[in-house]
Amino acid sequence: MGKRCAIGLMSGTSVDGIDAALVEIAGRPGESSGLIGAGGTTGEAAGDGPDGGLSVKLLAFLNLPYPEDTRQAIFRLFDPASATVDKVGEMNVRLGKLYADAALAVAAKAGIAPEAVSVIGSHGQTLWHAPEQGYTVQIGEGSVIAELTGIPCVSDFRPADLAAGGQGAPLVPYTEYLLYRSPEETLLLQNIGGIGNITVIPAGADSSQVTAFDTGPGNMLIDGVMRRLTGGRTGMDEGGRLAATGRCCAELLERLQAEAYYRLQPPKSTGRELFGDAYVEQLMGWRQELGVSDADLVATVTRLTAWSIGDAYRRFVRDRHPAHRMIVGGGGSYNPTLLRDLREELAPVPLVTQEEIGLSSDAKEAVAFALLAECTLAGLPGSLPAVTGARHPAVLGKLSLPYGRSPR
Ligand SMILES: Nc1ncnc2c1ncn2[C@@H]1O[C@H](COP(=O)(O)OP(=O)(O)OP(=O)(O)O)[C@@H](O)[C@H]1O
Ligand SMILES: CC(=O)N[C@H]1[C@@H]2OC[C@@H](O2)[C@@H](O)[C@@H]1O[C@H](C)C(=O)O
Repeated sequence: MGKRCAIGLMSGTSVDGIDAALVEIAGRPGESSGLIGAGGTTGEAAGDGPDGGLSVKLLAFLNLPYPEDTRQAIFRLFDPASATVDKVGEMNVRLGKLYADAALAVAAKAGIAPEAVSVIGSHGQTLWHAPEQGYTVQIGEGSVIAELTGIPCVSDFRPADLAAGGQGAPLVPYTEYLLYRSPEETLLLQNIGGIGNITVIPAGADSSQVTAFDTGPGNMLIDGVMRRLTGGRTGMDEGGRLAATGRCCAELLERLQAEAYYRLQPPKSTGRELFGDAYVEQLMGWRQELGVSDADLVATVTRLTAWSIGDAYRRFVRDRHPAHRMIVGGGGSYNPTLLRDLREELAPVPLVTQEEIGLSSDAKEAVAFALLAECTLAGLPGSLPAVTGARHPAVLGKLSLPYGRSPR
Protein backbone atom coordinates (compact mmCIF):
# COMPACT_ATOMS: atom_id res chain seq x y z
CA MET A 1 0.00 0.00 0.00
CA GLY A 2 1.47 3.38 -1.04
CA LYS A 3 2.17 6.43 1.07
CA ARG A 4 -0.71 8.73 1.93
CA CYS A 5 -1.28 11.79 4.08
CA ALA A 6 -3.79 12.06 6.89
CA ILE A 7 -4.66 14.80 9.36
CA GLY A 8 -5.52 14.22 13.02
CA LEU A 9 -7.33 16.82 15.14
CA MET A 10 -7.49 16.62 18.92
CA SER A 11 -9.17 18.88 21.47
CA GLY A 12 -8.63 17.49 24.93
CA THR A 13 -10.31 17.78 28.28
CA SER A 14 -8.13 20.77 29.25
CA VAL A 15 -9.98 22.85 26.61
CA ASP A 16 -6.82 24.67 25.59
CA GLY A 17 -7.44 24.46 21.85
CA ILE A 18 -6.98 22.30 18.79
CA ASP A 19 -3.93 20.14 18.14
CA ALA A 20 -3.55 19.40 14.43
CA ALA A 21 -1.04 16.91 13.01
CA LEU A 22 -0.39 16.04 9.39
CA VAL A 23 1.23 12.65 8.99
CA GLU A 24 2.51 10.56 6.15
CA ILE A 25 1.52 6.94 6.54
CA ALA A 26 3.14 4.00 4.79
CA GLY A 27 1.92 0.44 5.11
CA ARG A 28 -1.47 -0.51 6.36
CA PRO A 29 -2.50 -0.57 10.00
CA GLY A 30 -3.24 -4.21 10.68
CA GLU A 31 -1.26 -5.50 7.70
CA SER A 32 0.87 -8.21 9.25
CA SER A 33 -0.32 -9.89 12.43
CA GLY A 34 -2.00 -9.70 15.83
CA LEU A 35 -5.53 -9.97 17.16
CA ILE A 36 -6.84 -7.08 15.17
CA GLY A 37 -3.86 -7.16 12.88
CA ALA A 38 -0.87 -5.17 14.02
CA GLY A 39 1.74 -4.16 11.49
CA GLY A 40 5.49 -3.93 11.99
CA THR A 41 6.53 -1.52 14.68
CA THR A 42 7.82 1.88 13.76
CA GLY A 43 7.70 5.20 15.51
CA GLU A 44 6.44 8.62 14.49
CA ALA A 45 9.80 9.47 13.05
CA ALA A 46 10.18 6.20 11.16
CA GLY A 47 10.90 5.71 7.48
CA ASP A 48 8.65 4.01 5.00
CA GLY A 49 7.85 0.67 6.52
CA PRO A 50 10.77 -1.44 5.25
CA ASP A 51 9.27 -4.57 6.82
CA GLY A 52 6.04 -4.09 4.91
CA GLY A 53 4.42 -2.88 8.12
CA LEU A 54 3.19 0.47 9.25
CA SER A 55 5.17 3.66 9.58
CA VAL A 56 3.96 7.11 10.49
CA LYS A 57 5.95 10.27 9.89
CA LEU A 58 4.91 13.61 11.37
CA LEU A 59 5.15 16.24 8.60
CA ALA A 60 3.61 19.21 10.41
CA PHE A 61 1.99 20.09 13.71
CA LEU A 62 0.25 23.14 15.08
CA ASN A 63 -1.85 24.16 18.04
CA LEU A 64 -4.70 26.57 17.41
CA PRO A 65 -5.84 27.96 20.77
CA TYR A 66 -9.60 28.33 21.11
CA PRO A 67 -10.75 31.97 20.96
CA GLU A 68 -11.34 33.02 24.61
CA ASP A 69 -15.13 33.45 24.17
CA THR A 70 -15.38 29.95 22.65
CA ARG A 71 -13.32 28.48 25.47
CA GLN A 72 -15.56 30.06 28.07
CA ALA A 73 -18.71 28.97 26.21
CA ILE A 74 -17.39 25.38 26.16
CA PHE A 75 -16.84 25.47 29.93
CA ARG A 76 -20.50 26.55 30.33
CA LEU A 77 -21.53 23.47 28.34
CA PHE A 78 -19.94 21.21 30.98
CA ASP A 79 -22.87 22.10 33.23
CA PRO A 80 -25.90 20.10 32.04
CA ALA A 81 -28.17 22.88 33.31
CA SER A 82 -26.72 25.45 30.89
CA ALA A 83 -25.95 23.00 28.04
CA THR A 84 -29.30 23.49 26.31
CA VAL A 85 -29.83 21.92 22.86
CA ASP A 86 -29.62 25.27 21.05
CA LYS A 87 -26.25 26.07 22.65
CA VAL A 88 -24.85 22.58 22.02
CA GLY A 89 -26.12 22.69 18.40
CA GLU A 90 -24.51 26.07 17.78
CA MET A 91 -21.20 24.98 19.34
CA ASN A 92 -21.21 21.75 17.29
CA VAL A 93 -21.12 23.83 14.10
CA ARG A 94 -18.80 26.55 15.49
CA LEU A 95 -16.23 23.90 16.44
CA GLY A 96 -16.63 22.16 13.07
CA LYS A 97 -15.55 25.43 11.41
CA LEU A 98 -12.61 25.91 13.78
CA TYR A 99 -11.50 22.32 13.20
CA ALA A 100 -11.67 22.86 9.42
CA ASP A 101 -9.49 25.98 9.84
CA ALA A 102 -6.98 23.97 11.86
CA ALA A 103 -6.90 21.18 9.24
CA LEU A 104 -6.34 23.62 6.36
CA ALA A 105 -3.67 25.48 8.36
CA VAL A 106 -1.68 22.34 9.12
CA ALA A 107 -1.89 21.23 5.48
CA ALA A 108 -0.61 24.68 4.41
CA LYS A 109 2.18 24.45 6.99
CA ALA A 110 3.27 21.11 5.53
CA GLY A 111 2.96 22.47 1.97
CA ILE A 112 0.42 19.73 1.13
CA ALA A 113 -2.70 20.47 -0.96
CA PRO A 114 -6.00 19.43 0.71
CA GLU A 115 -6.72 17.17 -2.32
CA ALA A 116 -3.62 15.18 -1.40
CA VAL A 117 -4.93 14.41 2.10
CA SER A 118 -6.83 11.13 2.24
CA VAL A 119 -8.69 11.67 5.49
CA ILE A 120 -9.14 13.85 8.57
CA GLY A 121 -9.68 12.12 11.92
CA SER A 122 -11.31 14.58 14.30
CA HIS A 123 -11.80 13.64 17.95
CA GLY A 124 -14.00 16.63 18.79
CA GLN A 125 -14.58 18.26 22.16
CA THR A 126 -15.83 16.02 24.96
CA LEU A 127 -18.77 17.61 26.76
CA TRP A 128 -19.93 14.69 28.85
CA HIS A 129 -18.68 11.14 29.30
CA ALA A 130 -21.06 8.64 30.91
CA PRO A 131 -19.88 5.11 29.98
CA GLU A 132 -22.02 3.54 32.72
CA GLN A 133 -25.07 4.94 30.96
CA GLY A 134 -23.71 3.82 27.58
CA TYR A 135 -23.12 7.27 26.10
CA THR A 136 -20.50 9.95 25.62
CA VAL A 137 -20.76 13.34 23.89
CA GLN A 138 -18.05 14.75 21.61
CA ILE A 139 -18.97 17.69 19.38
CA GLY A 140 -17.47 19.39 16.30
CA GLU A 141 -19.55 18.57 13.23
CA GLY A 142 -17.77 16.25 10.78
CA SER A 143 -19.98 17.32 7.87
CA VAL A 144 -18.86 20.91 8.35
CA ILE A 145 -15.22 19.82 8.40
CA ALA A 146 -15.66 17.77 5.19
CA GLU A 147 -17.58 20.59 3.46
CA LEU A 148 -15.05 23.32 4.31
CA THR A 149 -11.89 21.31 3.64
CA GLY A 150 -13.02 19.07 0.78
CA ILE A 151 -11.42 16.17 2.70
CA PRO A 152 -13.31 13.06 3.93
CA CYS A 153 -13.66 13.28 7.70
CA VAL A 154 -14.05 10.60 10.35
CA SER A 155 -15.44 11.98 13.61
CA ASP A 156 -17.30 10.80 16.72
CA PHE A 157 -14.98 7.87 17.39
CA ARG A 158 -16.22 6.71 20.78
CA PRO A 159 -19.88 5.59 20.42
CA ALA A 160 -19.07 2.44 18.39
CA ASP A 161 -17.08 1.03 21.29
CA LEU A 162 -19.78 2.05 23.79
CA ALA A 163 -22.38 0.34 21.61
CA ALA A 164 -20.30 -2.84 21.92
CA GLY A 165 -20.41 -2.55 25.70
CA GLY A 166 -17.08 -0.72 26.19
CA GLN A 167 -16.03 2.47 27.98
CA GLY A 168 -15.47 4.28 24.67
CA ALA A 169 -12.08 5.27 26.13
CA PRO A 170 -9.17 5.30 26.06
CA LEU A 171 -8.76 4.90 22.27
CA VAL A 172 -5.16 5.99 21.80
CA PRO A 173 -3.72 2.65 23.13
CA TYR A 174 -4.08 0.73 19.85
CA THR A 175 -2.02 3.39 18.07
CA GLU A 176 0.51 3.33 20.93
CA TYR A 177 0.75 -0.41 20.47
CA LEU A 178 1.39 0.07 16.74
CA LEU A 179 3.99 2.79 17.25
CA TYR A 180 5.82 2.04 20.52
CA ARG A 181 5.82 -1.69 21.22
CA SER A 182 9.13 -3.34 21.98
CA PRO A 183 10.25 -6.98 22.08
CA GLU A 184 12.51 -6.31 25.10
CA GLU A 185 10.90 -3.62 27.21
CA THR A 186 7.65 -3.47 29.14
CA LEU A 187 6.56 0.11 28.62
CA LEU A 188 4.22 2.37 30.53
CA LEU A 189 2.92 5.25 28.42
CA GLN A 190 1.42 7.89 30.68
CA ASN A 191 -0.55 10.78 29.24
CA ILE A 192 -1.03 13.71 31.62
CA GLY A 193 -3.65 15.88 29.95
CA GLY A 194 -6.77 17.11 31.72
CA ILE A 195 -7.26 13.50 32.73
CA GLY A 196 -4.37 11.07 33.25
CA ASN A 197 -4.32 7.78 31.40
CA ILE A 198 -1.83 4.91 31.37
CA THR A 199 -1.12 2.32 28.69
CA VAL A 200 0.84 -0.81 29.56
CA ILE A 201 2.58 -2.59 26.68
CA PRO A 202 4.30 -5.75 27.94
CA ALA A 203 7.56 -6.74 26.20
CA GLY A 204 6.77 -8.74 23.07
CA ALA A 205 3.02 -8.41 23.62
CA ASP A 206 0.38 -8.77 20.96
CA SER A 207 -2.44 -6.23 20.95
CA SER A 208 -4.72 -8.40 23.11
CA GLN A 209 -2.21 -8.10 25.98
CA VAL A 210 -2.19 -4.31 26.07
CA THR A 211 -3.99 -2.76 29.03
CA ALA A 212 -4.90 0.87 29.59
CA PHE A 213 -7.21 2.98 31.70
CA ASP A 214 -7.69 6.49 33.08
CA THR A 215 -5.67 6.95 36.27
CA GLY A 216 -7.68 9.95 37.48
CA PRO A 217 -7.03 13.70 37.24
CA GLY A 218 -4.11 14.75 35.02
CA ASN A 219 -3.86 18.53 35.21
CA MET A 220 -7.58 19.00 35.82
CA LEU A 221 -7.39 19.59 39.57
CA ILE A 222 -4.19 21.66 39.39
CA ASP A 223 -5.81 23.85 36.69
CA GLY A 224 -9.12 24.03 38.59
CA VAL A 225 -7.43 25.12 41.82
CA MET A 226 -5.28 27.70 39.99
CA ARG A 227 -8.38 29.18 38.36
CA ARG A 228 -10.00 29.51 41.79
CA LEU A 229 -6.91 31.02 43.43
CA THR A 230 -6.42 33.62 40.71
CA GLY A 231 -10.07 34.49 40.04
CA GLY A 232 -9.82 32.89 36.59
CA ARG A 233 -6.72 34.84 35.49
CA THR A 234 -4.46 31.77 35.40
CA GLY A 235 -5.57 28.33 34.32
CA MET A 236 -2.38 26.39 35.12
CA ASP A 237 0.59 26.27 37.48
CA GLU A 238 3.10 27.32 34.83
CA GLY A 239 6.33 25.34 35.20
CA GLY A 240 4.97 23.90 38.48
CA ARG A 241 6.36 27.05 40.11
CA LEU A 242 3.75 27.59 42.82
CA ALA A 243 3.70 23.90 43.81
CA ALA A 244 7.50 23.96 44.08
CA THR A 245 7.31 26.61 46.84
CA GLY A 246 4.70 24.68 48.86
CA ARG A 247 4.59 21.55 51.01
CA CYS A 248 2.12 18.73 50.71
CA CYS A 249 -0.56 18.76 53.44
CA ALA A 250 -0.81 15.14 54.61
CA GLU A 251 -4.35 15.45 55.98
CA LEU A 252 -5.77 17.02 52.84
CA LEU A 253 -3.93 14.47 50.71
CA GLU A 254 -5.45 11.64 52.71
CA ARG A 255 -8.97 12.98 52.19
CA LEU A 256 -8.37 13.27 48.47
CA GLN A 257 -6.89 9.78 48.23
CA ALA A 258 -10.14 8.38 49.68
CA GLU A 259 -11.88 9.01 46.31
CA ALA A 260 -13.34 5.64 45.27
CA TYR A 261 -12.34 5.98 41.58
CA TYR A 262 -8.71 5.14 42.36
CA ARG A 263 -9.67 1.72 43.72
CA LEU A 264 -12.09 0.82 40.90
CA GLN A 265 -10.90 -2.16 38.90
CA PRO A 266 -10.17 -1.39 35.19
CA PRO A 267 -11.59 -1.13 32.57
CA LYS A 268 -12.47 2.38 33.70
CA SER A 269 -12.51 5.92 32.38
CA THR A 270 -13.36 9.26 33.89
CA GLY A 271 -13.60 12.97 33.18
CA ARG A 272 -14.84 16.37 34.21
CA GLU A 273 -18.12 14.83 35.43
CA LEU A 274 -16.12 13.57 38.47
CA PHE A 275 -13.06 15.86 38.72
CA GLY A 276 -14.62 19.12 37.47
CA ASP A 277 -15.98 22.25 39.16
CA ALA A 278 -18.03 20.57 41.88
CA TYR A 279 -15.00 18.55 42.96
CA VAL A 280 -12.78 21.66 43.10
CA GLU A 281 -15.49 23.41 45.13
CA GLN A 282 -15.38 20.64 47.74
CA LEU A 283 -11.59 20.67 47.74
CA MET A 284 -11.57 24.45 48.41
CA GLY A 285 -13.90 23.84 51.37
CA TRP A 286 -11.50 21.29 52.88
CA ARG A 287 -8.56 23.62 52.34
CA GLN A 288 -10.43 26.35 54.23
CA GLU A 289 -11.23 23.98 57.08
CA LEU A 290 -7.60 22.80 57.34
CA GLY A 291 -6.07 26.26 56.85
CA VAL A 292 -3.90 25.24 53.91
CA SER A 293 -1.96 28.04 52.12
CA ASP A 294 -2.19 28.62 48.35
CA ALA A 295 1.23 27.13 47.66
CA ASP A 296 0.62 24.13 49.93
CA LEU A 297 -2.75 23.53 48.26
CA VAL A 298 -1.22 23.39 44.77
CA ALA A 299 1.66 21.25 46.12
CA THR A 300 -0.89 18.82 47.62
CA VAL A 301 -2.97 18.54 44.45
CA THR A 302 0.21 18.07 42.41
CA ARG A 303 1.30 15.28 44.77
CA LEU A 304 -2.17 13.70 44.57
CA THR A 305 -1.92 13.63 40.77
CA ALA A 306 1.49 11.94 40.90
CA TRP A 307 0.32 9.55 43.62
CA SER A 308 -2.76 8.51 41.60
CA ILE A 309 -0.49 7.44 38.73
CA GLY A 310 1.95 5.60 41.02
CA ASP A 311 -0.92 4.00 42.90
CA ALA A 312 -2.54 2.81 39.66
CA TYR A 313 0.75 1.18 38.62
CA ARG A 314 1.30 -0.48 42.02
CA ARG A 315 -2.32 -1.58 42.43
CA PHE A 316 -3.21 -2.83 38.95
CA VAL A 317 -0.04 -3.32 36.90
CA ARG A 318 3.21 -3.99 38.79
CA ASP A 319 2.70 -7.59 39.85
CA ARG A 320 1.88 -8.88 36.37
CA HIS A 321 3.92 -6.42 34.31
CA PRO A 322 6.91 -4.92 36.14
CA ALA A 323 7.89 -2.05 33.88
CA HIS A 324 11.25 -1.14 32.39
CA ARG A 325 10.32 2.54 32.05
CA MET A 326 7.55 5.07 31.81
CA ILE A 327 7.26 7.51 28.90
CA VAL A 328 5.29 10.61 29.90
CA GLY A 329 3.41 12.83 27.45
CA GLY A 330 0.72 15.49 27.53
CA GLY A 331 0.87 18.98 29.03
CA GLY A 332 1.74 17.65 32.49
CA SER A 333 5.15 16.67 31.16
CA TYR A 334 5.95 20.43 31.11
CA ASN A 335 5.43 20.65 34.87
CA PRO A 336 8.79 19.80 36.56
CA THR A 337 7.25 19.67 40.05
CA LEU A 338 4.71 17.10 38.92
CA LEU A 339 7.47 15.09 37.23
CA ARG A 340 9.61 15.27 40.40
CA ASP A 341 6.72 13.88 42.47
CA LEU A 342 5.97 11.25 39.84
CA ARG A 343 9.59 10.07 39.80
CA GLU A 344 9.40 9.57 43.57
CA GLU A 345 6.11 7.70 43.31
CA LEU A 346 7.37 5.38 40.56
CA ALA A 347 10.88 4.62 41.80
CA PRO A 348 12.66 2.40 40.85
CA VAL A 349 10.91 2.59 37.44
CA PRO A 350 12.72 5.31 35.45
CA LEU A 351 10.71 8.04 33.78
CA VAL A 352 11.42 9.84 30.50
CA THR A 353 9.33 12.38 28.62
CA GLN A 354 8.24 12.02 24.99
CA GLU A 355 10.56 14.93 24.12
CA GLU A 356 13.51 13.23 25.80
CA ILE A 357 13.15 10.30 23.39
CA GLY A 358 12.79 12.62 20.40
CA LEU A 359 9.01 12.48 19.93
CA SER A 360 6.49 15.30 20.10
CA SER A 361 4.38 15.20 23.22
CA ASP A 362 1.88 17.75 21.92
CA ALA A 363 1.26 15.94 18.64
CA LYS A 364 0.80 12.44 20.03
CA GLU A 365 -2.98 12.32 20.42
CA ALA A 366 -3.61 14.17 17.14
CA VAL A 367 -1.34 11.66 15.36
CA ALA A 368 -3.35 8.88 17.00
CA PHE A 369 -6.64 10.14 15.56
CA ALA A 370 -5.12 10.43 12.07
CA LEU A 371 -4.15 6.78 12.37
CA LEU A 372 -7.51 5.72 13.79
CA ALA A 373 -9.26 7.46 10.86
CA GLU A 374 -7.03 5.49 8.49
CA CYS A 375 -8.11 2.28 10.24
CA THR A 376 -11.75 3.26 9.79
CA LEU A 377 -11.32 4.05 6.08
CA ALA A 378 -9.72 0.64 5.65
CA GLY A 379 -12.66 -0.94 7.49
CA LEU A 380 -10.40 -1.99 10.37
CA PRO A 381 -11.21 -1.78 14.08
CA GLY A 382 -9.30 0.78 16.16
CA SER A 383 -10.33 -0.16 19.68
CA LEU A 384 -8.87 -2.78 22.01
CA PRO A 385 -11.57 -4.73 23.87
CA ALA A 386 -9.08 -5.68 26.63
CA VAL A 387 -8.72 -1.93 27.26
CA THR A 388 -12.26 -0.65 26.92
CA GLY A 389 -14.10 -3.76 28.14
CA ALA A 390 -16.14 -4.04 24.94
CA ARG A 391 -17.47 -7.38 23.71
CA HIS A 392 -15.43 -7.10 20.50
CA PRO A 393 -13.22 -4.64 18.56
CA ALA A 394 -15.12 -1.85 16.82
CA VAL A 395 -14.64 0.09 13.58
CA LEU A 396 -14.66 3.58 15.06
CA GLY A 397 -16.31 6.80 13.96
CA LYS A 398 -18.63 8.25 11.37
CA LEU A 399 -17.56 9.16 7.86
CA SER A 400 -18.54 12.51 6.28
CA LEU A 401 -17.78 12.71 2.56
CA PRO A 402 -17.37 16.05 0.78
CA TYR A 403 -19.33 16.64 -2.43
CA GLY A 404 -17.54 15.34 -5.50
CA ARG A 405 -14.91 13.29 -3.74
CA SER A 406 -15.04 9.66 -2.71
CA PRO A 407 -12.69 8.23 -0.09
CA ARG A 408 -9.25 7.48 -1.65
N1 LIG B 1 4.42 24.92 30.87
C1 LIG B 1 3.51 24.25 31.59
N2 LIG B 1 3.62 24.20 32.93
C2 LIG B 1 2.71 23.54 33.70
N3 LIG B 1 1.65 22.90 33.18
C3 LIG B 1 1.51 22.90 31.85
C4 LIG B 1 2.41 23.56 30.97
N4 LIG B 1 1.99 23.41 29.70
C5 LIG B 1 0.86 22.66 29.77
N5 LIG B 1 0.57 22.37 31.05
C6 LIG B 1 -0.59 21.65 31.55
O1 LIG B 1 -1.08 20.79 30.53
C7 LIG B 1 -2.48 21.01 30.29
C8 LIG B 1 -2.81 20.70 28.85
O2 LIG B 1 -2.44 19.38 28.60
P1 LIG B 1 -2.90 18.61 27.29
O3 LIG B 1 -2.92 19.57 26.16
O4 LIG B 1 -2.08 17.39 27.19
O5 LIG B 1 -4.39 18.25 27.72
P2 LIG B 1 -5.59 17.72 26.86
O6 LIG B 1 -5.07 17.05 25.63
O7 LIG B 1 -6.52 18.84 26.71
O8 LIG B 1 -6.24 16.65 27.84
P3 LIG B 1 -6.67 15.09 27.64
O9 LIG B 1 -5.44 14.33 27.23
O10 LIG B 1 -7.13 14.73 29.02
O11 LIG B 1 -7.76 15.07 26.66
C9 LIG B 1 -2.70 22.48 30.68
O12 LIG B 1 -4.03 22.71 31.02
C10 LIG B 1 -1.74 22.62 31.86
O13 LIG B 1 -2.33 22.20 33.05
C1 LIG C 1 -14.09 10.80 27.00
C2 LIG C 1 -12.75 11.42 26.73
O1 LIG C 1 -12.67 12.41 26.05
N1 LIG C 1 -11.70 10.80 27.26
C3 LIG C 1 -10.34 11.26 27.06
C4 LIG C 1 -9.83 12.00 28.30
O2 LIG C 1 -8.53 12.53 28.09
C5 LIG C 1 -7.59 11.56 28.53
C6 LIG C 1 -8.41 10.40 28.94
O3 LIG C 1 -9.63 11.06 29.35
C7 LIG C 1 -8.74 9.43 27.80
O4 LIG C 1 -9.57 8.41 28.30
C8 LIG C 1 -9.49 10.09 26.64
O5 LIG C 1 -8.65 10.58 25.64
C9 LIG C 1 -7.66 9.92 24.94
C10 LIG C 1 -7.35 10.72 23.74
C11 LIG C 1 -7.99 8.46 24.54
O6 LIG C 1 -9.10 8.14 24.19
O7 LIG C 1 -7.05 7.66 24.52
